[in-house]
Amino acid sequence: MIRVRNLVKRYGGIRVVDGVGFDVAEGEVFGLLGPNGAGKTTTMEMIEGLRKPDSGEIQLFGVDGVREPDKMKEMIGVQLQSTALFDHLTAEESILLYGSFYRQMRPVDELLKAFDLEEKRKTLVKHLSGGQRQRLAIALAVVHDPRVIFLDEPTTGLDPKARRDLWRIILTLKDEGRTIFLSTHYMEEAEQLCDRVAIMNAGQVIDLDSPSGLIRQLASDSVIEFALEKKAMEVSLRQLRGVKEVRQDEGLILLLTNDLRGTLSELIRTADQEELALSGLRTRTATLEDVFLERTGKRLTEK
Ligand SMILES: Nc1ncnc2c1ncn2[C@@H]1O[C@H](COP(=O)(O)OP(=O)(O)OP(=O)(O)O)[C@@H](O)[C@H]1O
Repeated sequence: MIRVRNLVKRYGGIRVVDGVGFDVAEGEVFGLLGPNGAGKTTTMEMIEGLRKPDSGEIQLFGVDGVREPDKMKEMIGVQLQSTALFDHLTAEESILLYGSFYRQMRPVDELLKAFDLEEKRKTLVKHLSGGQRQRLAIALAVVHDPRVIFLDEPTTGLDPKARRDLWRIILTLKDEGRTIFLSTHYMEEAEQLCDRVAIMNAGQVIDLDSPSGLIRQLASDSVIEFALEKKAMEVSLRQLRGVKEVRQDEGLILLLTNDLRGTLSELIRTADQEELALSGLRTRTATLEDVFLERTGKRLTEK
């Protein structure tokens, strides 16, 4: 349904999107995951027909998105940045206004209900909370009942509850059979929502798979984190059973292992023998953050 090949966009001689390609299937939630500046917004906006690529191919439902971007407008829904909403309109007026831009629109009541905004129908946009504004911005994106919806970092800046509410709404849109293309720099968001994730870094897609597939490809599936008062033991950490890699991160030591029990018991035994205290010891299964770290040597998000 969406086919992208060799997409390139340069700004000031720099290829901020550098040969990106992928296919998105009908009905899936497809995510672009990457840090700030990776090129996610530029890639999305080229597919949406809002920016012109320097080269490459884009097809949506067989329409050539590079030559005929206007043809795609009725088929796609694009979430506005919530700052682009009109402060002095109510939620209901905003929906009616955006609906008037299209040949057909979904009933206002249905949209207010679906986006949990019934009680805010008569409330001015400027008095809505961050989560409500964000829900309204997505309601406006689906006002004409599009088959594909583009969401650019839909939950950035929201508190955990508002983020979860929005995830539920996004999954309902998927259940309705829509295709959802989203960008995010939150790995939990990609893990929770996306059927497949393209990891972007410095303008390129460096990996693409389901979240669990990406994690399975890692050499190690678990992480042990702790702090050591003295650094004396570090030299031998690499020799502990199962350890694939030893990393330092902001005063913490990270052991990446494919044998959690084996590594943990040897670690504790060695620390006892060397009379070293392990503080803040915890274990976790690998995440997309670890995938990103393994591929790029960098963190996806700042701590
Ligand atoms: N109109 C523009 N003119 C010049 N440079 C641009 C323009 N738009 C984007 N860039 C640059 O292209 C790079 C990629 O930006 P883009 O917004 O696509 O990244 P992103 O992954 O969406 O990041 P963010 O999460 O911060 O939005 C950045 O270095 C940015 O400064």
